[in-house]
Amino acid sequence: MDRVTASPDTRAIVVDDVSVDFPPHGISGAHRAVDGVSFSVGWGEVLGVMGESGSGKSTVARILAADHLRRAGQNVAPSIVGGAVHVNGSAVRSMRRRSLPVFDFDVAFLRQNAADTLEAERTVAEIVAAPILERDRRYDRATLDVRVATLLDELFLPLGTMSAYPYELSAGQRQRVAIARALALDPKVLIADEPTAGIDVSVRSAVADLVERRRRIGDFAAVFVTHDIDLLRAVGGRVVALHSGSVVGVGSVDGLLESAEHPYLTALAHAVAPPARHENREARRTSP
Ligand SMILES: Nc1ncnc2c1ncn2[C@@H]1O[C@H](COP(=O)(O)OP(=O)(O)OP(=O)(O)O)[C@@H](O)[C@H]1O
Repeated sequence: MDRVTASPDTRAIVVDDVSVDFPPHGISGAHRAVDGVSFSVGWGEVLGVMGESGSGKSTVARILAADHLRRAGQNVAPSIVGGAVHVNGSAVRSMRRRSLPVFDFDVAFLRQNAADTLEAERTVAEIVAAPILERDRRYDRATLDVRVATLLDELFLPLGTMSAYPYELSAGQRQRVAIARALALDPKVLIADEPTAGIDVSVRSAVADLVERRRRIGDFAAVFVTHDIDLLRAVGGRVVALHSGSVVGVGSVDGLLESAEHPYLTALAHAVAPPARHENREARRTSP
């Protein structure tokens, strides 16, 4: 199991013995979604988080992005009831809502189903540029256009997409627009919940490649919550496996599948193709 050895300041993310509850609501009682989870992510590292449905992956992602502090309509917010979470040097458990704008400047959150949350009345260019203009209304328009075009290009979206509205795009294209929006401010930390949902196999490698580019430049770290074993293989690095809110394994994705450390991993190993047969090589070969 991954032990937290470094101080919070020297790692991009430190999660130390964290437990998270959903408070009682309606006829449901309080529910422990994350139970004593520890892991850390170094600068220059991309960590995968996998686990079956309901294992606590999205809750971990929400906590890392300080999403529990945001107003979310009727949605019940999770609460950190034990342990400590540091992201980019911020102590998330004791953070106040008023600190979110500063926190969000460096920490981007691609939430689950982000493709469905694109503003319907805005063009793709307006959607991707929005986080930049929210920071600086007077941002130079020509520079902004180049920035948006570059991001879309990185995600294999044609330039013509800039003037399109979300409803004119496929689900996979909308997801790529959501990824571009998450990267618009050049975040130091990216928390991505199911980033490749709906994305075609042929462009999955684009997501791995853009993360790899940022990783190599340094001062960047990411957490990918995903069911997508091929994405985890393409990204490389360590993966944390969750089951019922607890960590049941840490290692490379194929190391974990081979380890059979937990019945969940054994079942998964039987369900997925071995690395030699996965299509990622194909995708990499066809990517520009
Ligand atoms: N708003 C909520 N209110 C109460 N319980 C919740 C809420 N959201 C999630 N849970 C519960 O917390 C646990 C962890 O859920 P979570 O969404 O983090 O799992 P997950 O691994 O991301 O699942 P999936 O892969 O289906 O997205 C589950 O038992 C879930 O039912």
